[in-house]
Amino acid sequence: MHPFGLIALLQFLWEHEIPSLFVLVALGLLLSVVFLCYRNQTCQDAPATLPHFTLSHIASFMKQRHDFLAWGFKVTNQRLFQFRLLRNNVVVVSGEQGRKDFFNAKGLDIHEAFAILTGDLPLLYGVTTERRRQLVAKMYKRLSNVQRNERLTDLIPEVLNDCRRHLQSWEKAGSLDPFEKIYELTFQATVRCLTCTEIADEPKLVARCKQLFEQVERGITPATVLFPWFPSPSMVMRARATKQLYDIIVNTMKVRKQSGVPRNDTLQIFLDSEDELATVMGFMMGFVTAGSRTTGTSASWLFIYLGCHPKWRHEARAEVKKLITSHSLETVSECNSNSPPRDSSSTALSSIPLSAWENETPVLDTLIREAIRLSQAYVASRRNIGPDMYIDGKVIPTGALVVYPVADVHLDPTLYPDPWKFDPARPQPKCNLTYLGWGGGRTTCIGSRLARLNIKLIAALLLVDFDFDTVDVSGGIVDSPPKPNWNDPVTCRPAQGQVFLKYKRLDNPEPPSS
Ligand code: HEM
Repeated sequence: MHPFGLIALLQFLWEHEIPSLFVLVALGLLLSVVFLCYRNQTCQDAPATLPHFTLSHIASFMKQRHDFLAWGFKVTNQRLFQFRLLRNNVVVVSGEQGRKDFFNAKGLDIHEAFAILTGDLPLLYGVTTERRRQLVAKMYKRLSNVQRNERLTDLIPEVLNDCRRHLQSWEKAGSLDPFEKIYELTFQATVRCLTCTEIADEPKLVARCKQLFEQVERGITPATVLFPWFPSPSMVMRARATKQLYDIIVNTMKVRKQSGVPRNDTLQIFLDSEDELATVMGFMMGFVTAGSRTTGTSASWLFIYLGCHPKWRHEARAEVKKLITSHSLETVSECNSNSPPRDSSSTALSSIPLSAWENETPVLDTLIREAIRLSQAYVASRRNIGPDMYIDGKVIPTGALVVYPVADVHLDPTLYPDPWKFDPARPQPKCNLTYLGWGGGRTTCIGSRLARLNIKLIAALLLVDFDFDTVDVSGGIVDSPPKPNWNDPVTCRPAQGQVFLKYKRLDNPEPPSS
């Protein structure tokens, strides 16, 4: 009790005649928090508990997650430790055995953990959990439809054309914030691939959706996670933005159905399959949020690193030019008269087949892999849906949240010497589960094919049409990239204003070298 100064508080309330009902409610809440916070595991096999529990553990987990988890391992000097996130017990895992157990465990559920950590309303077991499982299964099936060869082949020219349109709005030369402008490109690409033509074709509507998605994202705060039932201002903002996105999507569906004209897009896949609205909404809201951010962050960092490393920039550009030379010339001549002008790089890139984008870009693949290792500060999260289980010899009770910070491998100097260095040529560790950029074990990214393709298309267009350097706020060339901030798990963005891309449009792009 001491840390809360309960006696002093009571005295203050008494002296100031604060209404007694209010006092009772407040005390009730306070005591429940204290009870939940001090209810520790006493079993011998339980993971170590963080010392000196204070509410600041919760605040640090929510706001400074990377530093907090590193601190937890240090003070407990254990590979696993636990703490309380109010009503949830959280077990934090590290080390080789823990990693294997975590990623291969059957009873650990990603969706339930995700729901808790994004502040969804608590689940009613057997009712909402089962319904969620069915919805998720349907959404995943549709995502695999979107990533079929034929659909991805159709998407290549569409995404390139969207990017070209965006890039035309850039000045001939200037300086830009990659976390805004590169993210804009990936957002447009994600909307094109995962929603519908009516939205993707309308730049103003895309910009509006981007704003609303950002509000939904900002609406996930410590308050919404800790008190999902409480209508905090951020919760209200999130609900309002979600409703507006819902209206946009529902309206588009209505107009499409009324027109009776089918389109070649993701919405049509849902309409043709007569999927229920909840599946369409879950898919579009969930995957656009998750897909655009992860793709945007990876692409933004890829460009920061390319801007700092002329050698890699030149190698990547040479690879793209080689692709154009090998694949595009014969097909460009077959284009019909509706195609964009022949000299446009997006036209040349459009005629490169999907298989070449996927199998003939070893340099881009390596660059993306290394950029993701350094810029995806994710903490894999699961909930033990039962029964009790063991990870690295420690018991994980049913209902516990279990988290594994990927920093444990991606920043481990024994696996990746000089781990903060961007070094695409570094030898890759051979052991299983030592690269988790796309997940591992039972949970791997099911949008990775789309994400990789979009990053490559955007990178190719920028490499062919622009030259760029990474600069600081005063325009000085930065040759050693800033350190990603792993406490910002969404973008890893360094301190505001620290990094920009200075770019110049190549008016006469060199003809591809033969
Ligand atoms: C560069 C972009 C991306 C990166 C780096 C990335 C990374 C990851 C990682 C590391 C996981 C595993 C998470 C865990 O173990 O807790 C994951 C899972 C997932 N990703 Fe991605 N992702 C990307 C893009 C996308 C896109 C574009 C989509 C959807 C269109 C998507 C959909 C998913 C889904 C649905 C899962 C969960 C899979 C499951 O339940 O088994 N991701 N992703």
